[in-house]
Amino acid sequence: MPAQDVDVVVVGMGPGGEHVASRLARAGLTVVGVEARLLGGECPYYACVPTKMMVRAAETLAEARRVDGLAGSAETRPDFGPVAARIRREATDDWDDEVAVRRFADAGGRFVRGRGRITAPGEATVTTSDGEQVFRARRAIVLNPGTEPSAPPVAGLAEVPYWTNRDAVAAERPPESLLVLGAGPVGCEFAQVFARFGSRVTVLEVKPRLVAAEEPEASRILTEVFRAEGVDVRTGVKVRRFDHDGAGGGFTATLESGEELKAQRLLVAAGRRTDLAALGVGVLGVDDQAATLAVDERMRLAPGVWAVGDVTGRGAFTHVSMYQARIAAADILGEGGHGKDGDGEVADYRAVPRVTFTDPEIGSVGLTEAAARERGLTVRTGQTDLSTSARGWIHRSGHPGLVKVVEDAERGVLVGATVVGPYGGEVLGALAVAVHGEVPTSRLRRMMFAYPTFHRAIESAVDDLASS
Ligand SMILES: Cc1cc2nc3c(=O)[nH]c(=O)nc-3n(C[C@H](O)[C@H](O)[C@H](O)COP(=O)(O)OP(=O)(O)OC[C@H]3O[C@@H](n4cnc5c(N)ncnc54)[C@H](O)[C@@H]3O)c2cc1C
Ligand SMILES: NC(=O)c1ccc[n+]([C@@H]2O[C@H](COP(=O)([O-])OP(=O)(O)OC[C@H]3O[C@@H](n4cnc5c(N)ncnc54)[C@H](O)[C@@H]3O)[C@@H](O)[C@H]2O)c1
Repeated sequence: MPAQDVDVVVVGMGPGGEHVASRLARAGLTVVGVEARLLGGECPYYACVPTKMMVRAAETLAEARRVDGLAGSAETRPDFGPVAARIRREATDDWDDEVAVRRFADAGGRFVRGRGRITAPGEATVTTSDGEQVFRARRAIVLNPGTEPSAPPVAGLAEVPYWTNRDAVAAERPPESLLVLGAGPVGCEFAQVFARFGSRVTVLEVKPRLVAAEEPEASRILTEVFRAEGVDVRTGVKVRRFDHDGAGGGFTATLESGEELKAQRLLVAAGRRTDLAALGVGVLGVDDQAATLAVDERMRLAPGVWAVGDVTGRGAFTHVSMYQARIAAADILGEGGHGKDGDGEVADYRAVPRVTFTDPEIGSVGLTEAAARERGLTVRTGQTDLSTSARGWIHRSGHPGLVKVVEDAERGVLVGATVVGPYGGEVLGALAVAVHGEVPTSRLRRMMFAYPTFHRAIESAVDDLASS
């Protein structure tokens, strides 16, 4: 089949790819959007949206269990049915992307379902169920392939029918018992959800703490909450091998210590992987054995090629992908903007916010204390216990938490902050503005914080800076 000339080819239609493709199509360019699975990517079908529906349901159970001692008594009879139905009907349309495909067509784009790769500079080849289509992109190729769940090299793991996030969001009922391998955000969110719906959950983490990328104080609080809710937290453990008894006996994890742990299901949440060689970036002279694509501040990878999203390694979050997509689209369109050199917006990662939607939520922005020290900054930190703040005390149950701020003491501005607690991700908003806007801490200290809100604890944390 002869090559087809178009303006833009977008390979991978995750949140960032969809955003760039739609924006460019609406601007009048001829855009082909290529997606191997579902248009919209991981976030709406297997990640953010369905997991947050699970989290929302699980937190209502937890709140109901807090009625005792505050408002009488309440009995809960957990039923996962409404959660599974909501994910199937409202979130994913039964894992059907027809609505998204129509939305893209309405924006003026052309959708091709298939697997794309770069086959020459300015050329992308798509393998579809009907064969191959070759596109020559006059203006741009944009890569947004996202990541796949990865499986660590543990003996036996490749042979057992473990779950990834994609299976877990499609669960019709909670497993009786669940082993979770990996305690990053994915493992922790699922562990708490299923435990609250009655699963006996064991978390196995090789690092010494849960959510190890976050402040150690956050890990400590989460560990205490998990254990109080009956989750068996095993940190600093190595699994020697996994076995599965096909006759219904379930999974066995044998630890290095020789201890055997059994469960009906195994969820592997041990990180993500990319496959740059399959994307064909080698023909551009880009290292295709690397884990991520090193793009510049306008998401440019090579002449005529941009990349956005998790594959760039700048934070595996939907909001990062969408932010990068906005910058890439403006760059492709040659739009001027408010960038530092007046030549279009450039990416700034100083204030990347992240929220792990456990209860308590762990919201953070910018650098942790350890990361700030690694950068050689003169660091001062301030902290306050949320449970002893006025609002935390009033809240009483479900109130463990803290606010921690990290200051570059030489410049007198916050470079990072963490909020653990009820609505921690929302309270974080104020601190994200402070880090993004480089608001002097002296000025934050003179600000008023409404009484008695959770965010008022920011004042105590900022005051505490002086004493460290
Ligand atoms: C369980 C879970 C929960 C999460 N929760 C949150 C959350 O609450 N908040 C948050 O901000 N982030 C969350 N994330 C992360 C979030 O899902 C990703 O950061 C987000 O999806 C952005 O990814 P992306 O734009 O890089 O592409 P993705 O969403 O990964 O999509 C990439 C798409 O490209 C397609 N593709 C890949 N290669 C090709 C190819 N060669 N040809 C054609 N198509 C291809 C894939 O099929 C995929 O659909 C979560 C992740 C997981 C796993
Ligand atoms: N709320 C959110 O925004 C949200 C939620 C989920 C995921 N995400 C994004 O998705 C990305 C992937 O999340 P994730 O939790 O899968 O990955 P992760 O890399 O954050 O965590 C994986 C964990 O698995 C552990 N691990 C790896 N091999 C192991 C082994 N053999 N035994 C025991 N533990 C092992 C690692 O030490 C690590 O703690 C994250 O970087 C995050 O940005 C975001």
